[in-house]
Amino acid sequence: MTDSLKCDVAVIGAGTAGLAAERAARNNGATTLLIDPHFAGTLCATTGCMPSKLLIAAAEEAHRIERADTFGIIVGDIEIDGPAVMRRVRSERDRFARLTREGFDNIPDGIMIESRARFLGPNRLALADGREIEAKAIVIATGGEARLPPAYARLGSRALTHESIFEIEDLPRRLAVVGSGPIGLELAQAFARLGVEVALFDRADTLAKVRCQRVHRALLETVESELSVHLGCDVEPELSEEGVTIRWSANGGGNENGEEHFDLVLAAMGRPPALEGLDIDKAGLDCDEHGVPCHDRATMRCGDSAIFLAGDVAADLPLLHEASHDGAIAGRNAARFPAAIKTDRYVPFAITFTHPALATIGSAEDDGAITGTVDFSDQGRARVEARNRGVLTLYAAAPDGRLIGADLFAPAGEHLAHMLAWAIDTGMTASEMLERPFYHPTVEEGLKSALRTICAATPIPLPDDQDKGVPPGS
Ligand SMILES: Cc1cc2nc3c(=O)[nH]c(=O)nc-3n(C[C@H](O)[C@H](O)[C@H](O)COP(=O)(O)OP(=O)(O)OC[C@H]3O[C@@H](n4cnc5c(N)ncnc54)[C@H](O)[C@@H]3O)c2cc1C
Ligand SMILES: NC(=O)c1ccc[n+]([C@@H]2O[C@H](COP(=O)([O-])OP(=O)(O)OC[C@H]3O[C@@H](n4cnc5c(N)ncnc54)[C@H](O)[C@@H]3O)[C@@H](O)[C@H]2O)c1
Repeated sequence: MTDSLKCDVAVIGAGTAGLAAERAARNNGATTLLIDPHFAGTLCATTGCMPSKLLIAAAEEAHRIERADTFGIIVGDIEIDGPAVMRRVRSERDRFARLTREGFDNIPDGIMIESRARFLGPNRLALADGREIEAKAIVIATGGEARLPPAYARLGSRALTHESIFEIEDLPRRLAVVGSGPIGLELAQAFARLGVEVALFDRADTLAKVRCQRVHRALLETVESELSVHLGCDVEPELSEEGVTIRWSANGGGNENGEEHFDLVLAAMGRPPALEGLDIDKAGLDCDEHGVPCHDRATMRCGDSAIFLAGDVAADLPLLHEASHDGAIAGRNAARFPAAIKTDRYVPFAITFTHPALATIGSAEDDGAITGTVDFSDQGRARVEARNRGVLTLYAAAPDGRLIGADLFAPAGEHLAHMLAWAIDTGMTASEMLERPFYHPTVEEGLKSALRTICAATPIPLPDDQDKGVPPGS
């Protein structure tokens, strides 16, 4: 007879979203089961956010030293010890992964089930070990999986994804990066700054789907100064004696064709939701054209079922803070099923950790917004620090200049992006933001000119007790 387990809420996947969902369900009084085949630590700690930021940190250090002569500091030739760089990435990464695993100790006994789950019905799961689970509600939090098309899979160990790139023992001499989304862009720039010859390819005409053309131009200019970029092209990889040959051909308006040899290829072509093997058809859910169950982001509930989504599997905003918010919402609503509570979601907000940082916040120009732009090439503090490159575009709604979004590729970009996301979240207008103090000399002062442009386009006067002058270098 099949061994059958019962619980109020079963959570499939113990990543950031699944852990948050299980915790929220338990804190809301539900009996829970949390299923994962590995319990190895979250994607964020093992092959995602943290190892990528560790590699970027090494690259930044090298870059800082390399441009020290701008300030009259002569360092001489620098040597990059590739194996040492990768060893630090892995040892710090392993520490983050270990800390995540230690967090599993806080989960009461009997909740964690080391297995893979698939649906037998809307309330029933089969485990790979032969057992079955009957649950009043189920949260799917299975994450995403790096896309590796067959032509790349045929390259064997020459083709890497974010799951394998941090395992390389030494830096390659020549690296092709296919896909210029956040993964491709961050890692292409980092490897280039570590002395690797990098070429970045994308079939799209735009890097990282940047919405604002001014911001895109600034980004492209910086990236092209550090590595070769081939946009709007179809790429064909093939194993060769020395490594991999990449042939590319223009797929639209461009006229670029070419062929080059590389040691390794990083496939950064997206991370579709991990739904394979879940037998989702047995859950009785309506799915969109990509096979993702249709769901309400305010509740994370799929239709009127007792099934909820959380994290990258939902394919909404595959970001860490959203995965954890999804999990908290889905877990609570699963525990209180059928009384789903609607939650207001954060303003959409993504930062790509290039240098300077690239960020997208809220709505854009296309939505008929008033815009204000800052060019950082002559901005005081940025110039003091010789990091005076980049552009920021602010979007505001008529008639009152309420801030609705921003695109930026700018110094201190991750901090400006937070400040703007919070201002947008609280419904501030450009005029209200200008009433706040701006310390001098800071990169934040750069925002003032964009805010003033927006104020000038609205019937709301600029705050009249504020000086309209411009301090030196602001
Ligand atoms: C290289 C990289 C860099 C990133 N950098 C950033 C960043 O700087 N900032 C940011 O905000 N976001 C970043 N992200 C995105 C962020 O890491 C993810 O949005 C987040 O980690 C997703 O969490 P999750 O819980 O949805 O998925 P995961 O952590 O992947 O968890 C999914 C879990 O489901 C389990 N699972 C799968 N199938 C089954 C099954 N059938 N049965 C049981 N268990 C199953 C898996 O084993 C896994 O443990 C990055 C991602 C990558 C790849
Ligand atoms: N800093 C961060 O927050 C951060 C960092 C890394 C990853 N992430 C998350 O991870 C997710 C996945 O990142 P990603 O960069 O892999 O995905 P992505 O979907 O954002 O970008 C994939 C890119 O690959 C291109 N592409 C796809 N197929 C191609 C092909 N056959 N040939 C050439 N180009 C092709 C696409 O045009 C696109 O530009 C992101 O959506 C992001 O949310 C976030």
